[in-house]
Amino acid sequence: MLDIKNGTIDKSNEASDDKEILSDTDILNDADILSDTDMLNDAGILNDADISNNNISNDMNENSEKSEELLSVSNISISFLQYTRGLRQNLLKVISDLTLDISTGEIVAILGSSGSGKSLLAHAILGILPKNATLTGEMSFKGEKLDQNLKEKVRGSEIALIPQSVNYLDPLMKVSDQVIGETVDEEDKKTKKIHQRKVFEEYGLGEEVDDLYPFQLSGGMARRVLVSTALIQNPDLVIADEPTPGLDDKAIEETLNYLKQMANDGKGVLLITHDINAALNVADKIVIFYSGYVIEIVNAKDFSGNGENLVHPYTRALYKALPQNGFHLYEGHQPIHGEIPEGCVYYDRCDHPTDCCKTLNPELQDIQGKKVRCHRGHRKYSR
Ligand SMILES: Nc1ncnc2c1ncn2[C@@H]1O[C@H](COP(=O)(O)OP(=O)(O)OP(=O)(O)O)[C@@H](O)[C@H]1O
Ligand code: NI
Repeated sequence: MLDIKNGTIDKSNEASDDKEILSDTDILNDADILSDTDMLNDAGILNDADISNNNISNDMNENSEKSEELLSVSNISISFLQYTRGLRQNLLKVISDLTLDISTGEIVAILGSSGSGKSLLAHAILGILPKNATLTGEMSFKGEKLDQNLKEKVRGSEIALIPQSVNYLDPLMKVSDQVIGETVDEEDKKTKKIHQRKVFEEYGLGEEVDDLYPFQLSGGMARRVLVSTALIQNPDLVIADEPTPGLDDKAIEETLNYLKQMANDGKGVLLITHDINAALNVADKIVIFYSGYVIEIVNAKDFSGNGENLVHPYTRALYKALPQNGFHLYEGHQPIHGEIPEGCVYYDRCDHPTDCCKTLNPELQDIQGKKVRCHRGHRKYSR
C-alpha cells in the first residue's frame, strides 16, 4: 500500500523503469506517456505552447454565445448484476453519479483509465448497453428527454459513434454497401450512393475503396471509413471512442483534426480517451474520470502554468506527471470496481485528506465555476 503522507515521488526520467509505480491501470500508464518520452517530444503534440495556447478553446469561448446545449447527462450510474457463489447476487457499480454536458461546436473529452467505464458511457448514450446492465439517472438531447425510444430514433442519424476499431464493420460486406445500408428503392439507393461518395471523397477515399471489404483496408483507410461512416447522416453529436491508441503521430494528428473540423462545423464531439495528450490537444473541456466517478470537469486551458487552476489533487497529479512538468509520479492505483471505498475514492492517495474524506464521498459541486468532487476543493492546496 501507499504512504499517504509521503505519497509523492519525484521520479524524473526514471519513469519507465519503475514497474511498481506504473503497474496500476492508471491513465498515465495507459497513455504510454510514461514509457516513451521521445515519442512525446517527437510527436510535438504536447508542449507548453499547445497547452497554454489552446486556440480551439479560445475560439470556442468567443463563440460560446451561439452554442446551444446538445446533450445533458445528469447523475447517471451503471451497474451490473453479477452472480457469485450459489445464488448470491452482487451489484457491481461501474459508473457512479456521472454528470456532464456538451454544447454545439464543443469538444468534451472523457479522460479515464482502461476499464473505468468510458465505453459503457458511450453505449449508455446510444442505448446499446448489455442486457445485464442497469442504468439510472437522466439524459436529455436537444432539450428532449433521452429515453430508450429517442436513443433508438437518433442513433446513427443525430448521434453517431466513431467506434474504436474496424472490427465494428461487417467483415462480409463491401464498405460502401454497409455505409449506404439496406434499401430496396433504387432511386433512394442512387441518392445515398452519391452522398456516400461525396463524404468518402471529403476524407480522401477514392472510388476504389467502395468495393473493398473491411479486411482489405489499410489502417489509414479504415480510420477514414469509420469517420465518414459516422458522418454520413450529418449527426449533431459525434462520440469518438478511443480513436487514437496504436496510431503513429501523423495518424493521431489526422484523427484529431477530423474532430476539430466536426466541432468547427458546429457538431458536439464527445472524445472518449485515456490519452491525456489527445484530450489536451483538441478538447475544450476535460472530464476527469476516477474509479467510475467524475472527479473534476476542467477547461483544457487550465492545464497550464503551475496547474493553479486545477482543483482536485488527482487532476493536479496528472498535470505534474506530464513530461514538461517533470514526470512527478504519484504512488498507488485507482480502486477497482467492487473495491470502491465508502468515503472519497481518492482518499488513499490524497496528500491533504480530512477526517470526513474517509467516510463521506463528496458530491460533484460547483467551486469557482468548476465542477469538483472534493471536500477540500474550496481551499487552496499547498504544493
Ligand atoms: N457485460 C458486462 N458485465 C459485467 N461487467 C461488465 C460488462 N461490460 C463491462 N463490464 C465492466 O465494466 C467496466 C468498464 O468497461 P468499459 O468497456 O466501459 O471500460 P473502458 O473505460 O471503455 O475501458 P477501455 O479503456 O479498456 O476501453 C469493465 O472493467 C468491466 O469490468
Ligand atoms: Ni473502451
